Amino acid sequence: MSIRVAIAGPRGKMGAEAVHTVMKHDKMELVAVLDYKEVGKTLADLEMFPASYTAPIFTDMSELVEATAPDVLVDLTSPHAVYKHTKEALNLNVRPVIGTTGFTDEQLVELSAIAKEKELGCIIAPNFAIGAILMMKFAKEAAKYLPDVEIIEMHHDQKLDAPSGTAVKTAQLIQEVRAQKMQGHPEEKETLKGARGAELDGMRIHSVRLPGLVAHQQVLFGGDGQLLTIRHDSLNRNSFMSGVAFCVEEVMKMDQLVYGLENII
Ligand SMILES: NC(=O)c1ccc[n+]([C@@H]2O[C@H](COP(=O)([O-])OP(=O)(O)OC[C@H]3O[C@@H](n4cnc5c(N)ncnc54)[C@H](O)[C@@H]3O)[C@@H](O)[C@H]2O)c1
Ligand SMILES: O=C(O)C1=N[C@H](C(=O)O)CCC1
Repeated sequence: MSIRVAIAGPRGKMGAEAVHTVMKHDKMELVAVLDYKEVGKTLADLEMFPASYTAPIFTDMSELVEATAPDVLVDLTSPHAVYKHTKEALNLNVRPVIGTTGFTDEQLVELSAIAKEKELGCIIAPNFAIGAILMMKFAKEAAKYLPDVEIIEMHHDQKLDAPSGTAVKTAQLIQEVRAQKMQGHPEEKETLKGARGAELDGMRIHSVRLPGLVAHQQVLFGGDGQLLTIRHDSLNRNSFMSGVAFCVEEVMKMDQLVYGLENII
């Protein structure tokens, strides 16, 4: 039987790729999409999709679920909308697969509690690209031996949140294995505010935003007379799509929230 999938943010860069991915997948059916406009139309009414894409557009999650009964909601929208969408989906017994970044720690705790109570799978994946997951895993391993680390993440200039979800997740994974330490000179002083980047548990995160970039990250480790750089580049958004399809299938087998694909690959 097909997995019934709804996608939030179908007109966006990631959402449109996800629409094509689900439409091409032989074990999935795109039953509806969630947007903030174009209610009453179908994807085929939008110029960007072919006539065979007949999924209806909704602007209200309850109406979408009542009319089309999706198993999974894939959210690729905005940091402003994603928490509400995830909570609504869980409360309506729909399993969320969330690629949108920008959750607070408190929101993750609350959503995790709802998923646990409802015994529903929920995947929140700051990065769907397998290479990025490996970069994070390798960085966590390297930090055991080289605890002085700085993260440089580089993204396209339309990105709303900084630092990236991937950079935050990388720092959190390193935090699990590294004793807390402040880096740099103890008397270091910024003569221009922000020069040393953001700080997470003593690690510095630098965010670059430029047209031409997609999603890139370097994790730099400094040691005595040596420097290790672990780098990942997503060169297009197709790099994320096998991860999206994997999550849609995996979330159907789960009964709790998982934050980060490194926990399930
Ligand atoms: N997890 C990953 O691997 C991964 C990869 C790329 C991007 N992302 C994240 O995915 C999100 C989307 O990225 P993008 O580059 O596609 O952005 P985008 O701006 O191109 O697309 C976002 C879409 O969401 C829609 N939207 C905004 N608010 C909405 C709402 N309330 N209801 C319904 N739709 C709404 C917008 O109209 C837009 O079409 C971002 O948070 C980004 O960080 C995650
Ligand atoms: O394009 C974006 O925006 C991306 N966001 C994710 C993040 O914040 O880590 C993943 C990579 C692309």
